[in-house]
Amino acid sequence: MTDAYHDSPPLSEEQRAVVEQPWDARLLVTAGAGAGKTHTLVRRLDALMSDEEDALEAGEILVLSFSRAAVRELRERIALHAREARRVRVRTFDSWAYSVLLGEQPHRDWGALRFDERIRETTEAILRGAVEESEQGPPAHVVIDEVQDLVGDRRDMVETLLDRFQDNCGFTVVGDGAQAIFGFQVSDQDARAAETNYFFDWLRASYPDDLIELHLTTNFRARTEEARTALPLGTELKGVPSEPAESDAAGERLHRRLNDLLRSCHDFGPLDDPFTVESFRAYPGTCAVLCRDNRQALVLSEALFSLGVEHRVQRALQDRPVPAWVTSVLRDTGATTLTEERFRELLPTGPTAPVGDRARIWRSLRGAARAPRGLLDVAAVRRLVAEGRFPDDLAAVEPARLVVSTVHRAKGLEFDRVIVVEPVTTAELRKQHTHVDPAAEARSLYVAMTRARDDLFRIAAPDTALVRRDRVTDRWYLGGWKAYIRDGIVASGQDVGREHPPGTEGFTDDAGALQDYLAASVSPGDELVLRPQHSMPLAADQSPPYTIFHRDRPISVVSERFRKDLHTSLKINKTWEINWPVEITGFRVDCLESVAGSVASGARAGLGDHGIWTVPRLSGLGRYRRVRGTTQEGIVG
Ligand SMILES: Nc1ncnc2c1ncn2[C@@H]1O[C@H](COP(=O)(O)OP(=O)(O)OP(=O)(O)O)[C@@H](O)[C@H]1O
Repeated sequence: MTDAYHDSPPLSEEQRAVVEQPWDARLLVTAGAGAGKTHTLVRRLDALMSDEEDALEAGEILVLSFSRAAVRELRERIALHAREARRVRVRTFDSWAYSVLLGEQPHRDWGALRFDERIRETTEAILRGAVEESEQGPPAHVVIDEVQDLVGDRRDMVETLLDRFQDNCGFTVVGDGAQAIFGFQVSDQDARAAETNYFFDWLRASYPDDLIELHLTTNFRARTEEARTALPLGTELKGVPSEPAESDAAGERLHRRLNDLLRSCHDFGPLDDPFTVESFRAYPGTCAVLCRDNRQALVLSEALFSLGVEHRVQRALQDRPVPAWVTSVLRDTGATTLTEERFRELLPTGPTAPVGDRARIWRSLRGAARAPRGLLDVAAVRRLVAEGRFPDDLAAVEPARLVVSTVHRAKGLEFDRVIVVEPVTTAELRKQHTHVDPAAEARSLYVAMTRARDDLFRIAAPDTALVRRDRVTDRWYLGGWKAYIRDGIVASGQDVGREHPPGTEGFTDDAGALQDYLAASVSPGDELVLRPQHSMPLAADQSPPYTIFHRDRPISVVSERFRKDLHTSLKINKTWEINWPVEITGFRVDCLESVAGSVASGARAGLGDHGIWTVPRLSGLGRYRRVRGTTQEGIVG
């Protein structure tokens, strides 16, 4: 089989043993970082679909993954290195759960539930037989990547699924206990420690006679000694005990050792050194700056932008912007169904052109819209956007050479160069946080240090003391040394108004021309400025409306959610008189996204009758400019 894959690394003996198992095998594959788990999975999928005697159909294989980034990574590897498996749909747990629920009860408003609630509902639905009844029917083989992070409700759901089909369903699950970093999703501390290796143990206990355990032991990612720095600690990290006190002690020790190892790597240098800045700019390979948390990522990104260093901030795992090309496809057709040929003609060229293989995009969209063979139902595409069910693997991600990311958002990814933000000691962390899980801190540092192919550097942690979380809105803001000071606010994915097309509300413009301007001239990373339309709050719990400007051209307005969060953040107490910012600067364009709003408004604005258009998505830290003084306080300033 190998000669058909010239451009793909040849399988090692250990990897081949995984790939060649029969479809009904129950297979648990464990491996260290960079040992080729994802690579092996891709080839396993191909093998499952091309077995001479027992080939499975794409629809019989259920491939579940943890995050959209992981789905995309798997998808891209499939596109590059697989043949048959290109027809397999890879989905996140959340999107699969959503589709099971919709299949069973199409008229319930599942979108109103939170992710975790939908997962719990799906577990119940599986027990009621919803998977057997679904269009796809029961799976013949389940493939799950990164099972070390399968915790809490998602773990329950997968256990229920495997239990239900245990008589005639094989599975391939792969993971690495040393890279388990999502335990924090379980809020109870004792339960969280117990999650370590829980799913691995559950598999061993549930399939005592026929679980096949295979290991991948060779690291293929690291091409230099430096990139291998953290690898020797993998086995110890995997063996951290689940009893909380022992877990903490082992975690402390491993965190210290990893920290010492990182300190033995080169310092990338201070950001105010032109040589450091040039090193960011000039590096030709892929590079990631990996941060412990969001605040570090925000502050570092802001600093890099101010130095003119282009980069992308890796999005939150649950963010799923629908790419801007969807707007073009829907806007430029009056038909109710599209053939593949027509669909391809409608795909835009230029900056909003889709990234990736067009045939795959067509297949994925058609699969999600459940279209009859050969045709795409335009109204079904609209529903996918409106109901938040647009396929994960088509969500917008702009390729970037330099990425600033939290470790959690970078799991499963690899880069030529990795720059890890120096961690503080666990003792220091305890001063800042009520709950610190040293084992999770150690695993997170290990994940960060094992993403590199070639270079591993460290960089000083930025000062994040003034970035704080608003307890009511859960949104980050820029505070000051006095408790009442509010100097800025952090963007979220929901900050831009979607109900009406840009140009029809808050400011007047030709909506069609504005859509063209967005597509042609607005790019990720561009700076945006927010200015109030007037000084009157729109409601007692809201700020005035703000318009979003791109190079002095109004391109959108803020959403009600933004106005409410801004109000909450600035209203220090009941009698506080808010001095509304006359400008908010520093937000950036995260991406352009297609959104669903009022069909009537879209039609009135000449944007077709689907109620879909493009708006910018905001990211970054917006800083306030006030007329009097520079702080929240408007009376003394
Ligand atoms: N047999 C092989 N020969 C050469 N290169 C390989 C082989 N298997 C995998 N690789 C390469 O090694 C790198 C790491 O592989 P992969 O990402 O699949 O590992 P992983 O186990 O999923 O990593 P992690 O768990 O750390 O995210 C990739 O660049 C992949 O192409």
